[in-house]
Amino acid sequence: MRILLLGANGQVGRSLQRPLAGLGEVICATRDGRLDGGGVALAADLGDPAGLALALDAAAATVIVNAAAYTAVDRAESEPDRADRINHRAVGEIGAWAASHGAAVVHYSTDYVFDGRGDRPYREDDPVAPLGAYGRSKQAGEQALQASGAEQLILRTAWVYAAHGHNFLRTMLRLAGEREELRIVADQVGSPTPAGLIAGTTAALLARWRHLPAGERGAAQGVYHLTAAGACSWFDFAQAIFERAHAAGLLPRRPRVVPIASADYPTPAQRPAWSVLDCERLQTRFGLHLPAWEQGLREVVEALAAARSA
Ligand SMILES: NC(=O)C1=CN([C@@H]2O[C@H](COP(=O)(O)OP(=O)(O)OC[C@H]3O[C@@H](n4cnc5c(N)ncnc54)[C@H](OP(=O)(O)O)[C@@H]3O)[C@@H](O)[C@H]2O)C=CC1
Ligand SMILES: Cc1cn([C@H]2C[C@H](O)[C@@H](COP(=O)(O)OP(=O)(O)O[C@H]3O[C@@H](C)C(=O)[C@@H](O)[C@H]3O)O2)c(=O)[nH]c1=O
Ligand SMILES: [Mg+2]
Repeated sequence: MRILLLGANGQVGRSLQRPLAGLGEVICATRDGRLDGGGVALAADLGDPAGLALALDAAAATVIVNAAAYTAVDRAESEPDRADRINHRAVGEIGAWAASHGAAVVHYSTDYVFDGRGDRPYREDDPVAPLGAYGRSKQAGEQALQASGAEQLILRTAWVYAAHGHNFLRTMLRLAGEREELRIVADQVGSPTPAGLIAGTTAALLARWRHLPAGERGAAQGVYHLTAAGACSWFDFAQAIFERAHAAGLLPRRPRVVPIASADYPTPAQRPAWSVLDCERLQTRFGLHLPAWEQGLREVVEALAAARSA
């Protein structure tokens, strides 16, 4: 396979570089052609239709993995057109290119396509009803890719974090050094998912999917939920982060963590209250295992501690 990895500097993109390399030749692309940590990549700005088209032609990939996205949930409320351009229109263009060149697309979406008012984990075909501009743009991206006619896998994940990049875990560790007390919402529940788990699972899935006979491959395409198992609130997650990080020697002292209601932490975007995803389909169809979120947290904190002492 000749794989184009869009968004190679993001949390998921960076984590994908190594596992995808085990499947074929990987062409990394970033917005400006620079790879974090050094090195050059193909320049592919999803905000620029002409530039994106040139990059797709230049890479001539058989599989496109799109890990690029506009992920600033609150900022999307004040620039919905930009979020839509990157999370929706560009995805449609990637799909159209793939459809006309016989390539497949692996794309990521989010738990924020749901309104969070369900009473059981969301299944892939449950109705979507995003609460904000980010979720709407991601939902539109899913639809555009499905309508493009390209072979596709759409992996909906949630609450992504890693030892690198912008995420809740890194925000919490930073704030722990600055404040005695943190107030964290306890009425939003989801499944914190390490970027490394998403990346490893994506590579395993892609390998198995591509080996299916064409007819079965077509039948197996579509939307899959992919998160760590179990669920917690952001408050629970913060507490677990501080406990683990303290035990690993990353934090001299733990801040006090106070559970609050979303109403007491006003943000531009409304977030789903309960966005747990049912990941059975992915696991049974492809024989993949998704471990508990607590295990993922242990591994990411260990990686941070190892990097600190290196
Ligand atoms: N983060 C999360 O909690 C969740 C993420 N997801 C989805 O998972 C996928 C991966 O997300 P994640 O890795 O966490 O996101 P990140 O925000 O860590 O990475 C996104 C990457 O996309 C790049 N990007 C943004 N705009 C453009 C553009 N115009 N052209 C090219 N590249 C661009 C960013 O580059 P730059 O740094 O230059 O802006 C960044 O490297 C996305 O589809 C996201 O919607 C789903 C659920 C939860
Ligand atoms: C910093 C901070 C945040 N919070 C709250 C705000 C929010 O409800 C919650 C998490 O904050 P974040 O900004 O990390 O959350 P957010 O950026 O909304 O995270 C989402 O990102 C997108 C890309 C997704 O697709 C989702 O799955 C989800 O991961 O914690 C507090 O309650 N106290 C605090 O001190
Ligand atoms: Mg955020």
